[in-house]
Order: sequence, then structure tokens, then C-alpha cells
Amino acid sequence: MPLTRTPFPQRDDRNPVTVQVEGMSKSYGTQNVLQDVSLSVEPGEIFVIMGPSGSGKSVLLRHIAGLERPTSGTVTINGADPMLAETRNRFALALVFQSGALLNSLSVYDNLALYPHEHTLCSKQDIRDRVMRALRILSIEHAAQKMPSELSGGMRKRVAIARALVMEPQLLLYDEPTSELDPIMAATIAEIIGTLREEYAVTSIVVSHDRDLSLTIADRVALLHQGQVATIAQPDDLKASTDPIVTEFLNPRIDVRNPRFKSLEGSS
Ligand SMILES: Nc1ncnc2c1ncn2[C@@H]1O[C@H](COP(=O)(O)OP(=O)(O)OP(=O)(O)O)[C@@H](O)[C@H]1O
Repeated sequence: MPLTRTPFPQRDDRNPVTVQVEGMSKSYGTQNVLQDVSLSVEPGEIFVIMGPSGSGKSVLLRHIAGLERPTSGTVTINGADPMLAETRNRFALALVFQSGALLNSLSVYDNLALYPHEHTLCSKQDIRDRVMRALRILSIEHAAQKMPSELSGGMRKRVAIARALVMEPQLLLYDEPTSELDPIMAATIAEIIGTLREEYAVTSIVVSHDRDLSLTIADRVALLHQGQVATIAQPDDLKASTDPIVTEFLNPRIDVRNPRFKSLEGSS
């Protein structure tokens, strides 16, 4: 079957985009995972989605990426439906997966060049320039000819971000970009996310458990709790909040005499 070839986004199309989620709910069977979620991400903003495990962060990100249709409500990118390939191509929307999702049989360079190569309106020289620029921004030019199996976890994450950058995206979505990284590598990734906003004028939405990362890089944070938006606030306001949902999330109490996991035993 021939590949679908769509135009590679041109530089002068590029401006950071707005993401609007309005009254969005999502159910799987009888399970209501997201309920009446509304939020608006401004152009060029770094917007972090936090919340306990199972609160619906990844499901929300998948809807913004246009990978799933809401049960009700809407998600739009500059007013357009992200489920349409035309929308995703127009804004060069890029998703950085938790696992990196690199192709193990291709070198780092080829992993980065693959997608633009399939969109042949971009010349070979242009692809090379984009790939090398992305590798340079992430300080991993030396890894261009390495295979993914030769890379550490932190390097794989950087390669995954570089691969997204080759698209010159206007919207970058990150799913747990610092999971499984040591604190120094996590800080490096946080710096990279901040730098990219300047270098690429991109709107960034980051799903993360990492409080330090979130409160350092975010312009605003949305805290999800049981599928609903508990609050949307700037990091300093979040830290100063007295809302019990926020304080329990940011400073969980550890009580060995009354561990939370006992209630899990009871529920099984
Ligand atoms: N495709 C699916 N089908 C059925 N249930 C799903 C599906 N995807 C997610 N869920 C359920 O939705 C809920 C929220 O999942 P989600 O992955 O968004 O949580 P999360 O906040 O990202 O959690 P974590 O921080 O642990 O990754 C979970 O109960 C999960 O089992």
C-alpha cells in the first residue's frame, strides 16, 4: 500500500498554538475516567498536568493528541479537531512517549529522519539540517550513528524529544518525560523543555508525576483528581494552596501504622 504523503509543515506556518478543552468527559464502558474537564492552554505556555495515579492524565493527553474521541465535550487546537490528520499535520503536533518509542533496528539519525523522509516534500538536505539541529539542541550529535540499544534511559528520552523536534512542532506533548531518570538527568530534561519553548516557540503540555519538574518549569499546573480538574494554578499559588486535595498531593503523609495499601487489600 502506498504511503500517504502529506505536506511537511513550512516554517512560516509556525506560531505556538492554543489548546482548548471544553466540558470533556470520557467513559470506558461504565467507568467514568474524565468528567467535565475544561482548560485552556495559551500559545507558548508550558502547561503541566499532574495528579495521582489513575486520575486520568494520560487519557486527557491522548485526547489532546487526537488519538481518542471524547464521550462528550470538545478538544480543539486553534479551533480545529485534533482527530483530523490535517490538523495534526498543520500544527506538526508531536507526542513524546514515556518509553521513547524508538525503532530499535534504526540508528538514532535514521529514527529522526524517518518521518520527514516519508513526507517527501522536504529535501534530503533540509532533513539533514533539521535532524542535526535537533541533535545539537539536545547535545547528542555524537550519538547520531548509535543504535537505540546502546543508549541509556536519559539518552533515549533526549532522542525521543529530538525526533519530535525534527517536525518543528507548534505543539509538543510529553508523557512522563522524566520517569525512570535519576534526579540530575530529570533536571536536564526539565531544562530542555524550558529551552525548547525559546528555540522553537512551541506550546508544551507535560503530563508528569515529578513535582520538582512540574513546579519548576510550568507556567501553570492543572491538578487532576478522580477524573476532574481540582485546580489550575501557577506553581507558587499551588504551593501556597490550603486546599486539602492540593496539599495531600504535594505533601503526602506517610503513616506506617495506617498504610494506604491496606485499603487496597480490602477492596480486592
Ligand atoms: N483504553 C482504556 N480502556 C479502559 N480503561 C482505560 C483505558 N485507558 C485508561 N483507562 C483507565 O482510565 C483510568 C485513568 O488512566 P490514566 O492512564 O489516564 O491515568 P494516569 O493519571 O495517567 O495514571 P498514571 O499516573 O498511573 O499513569 C485508569 O483507571 C485506567 O485503567
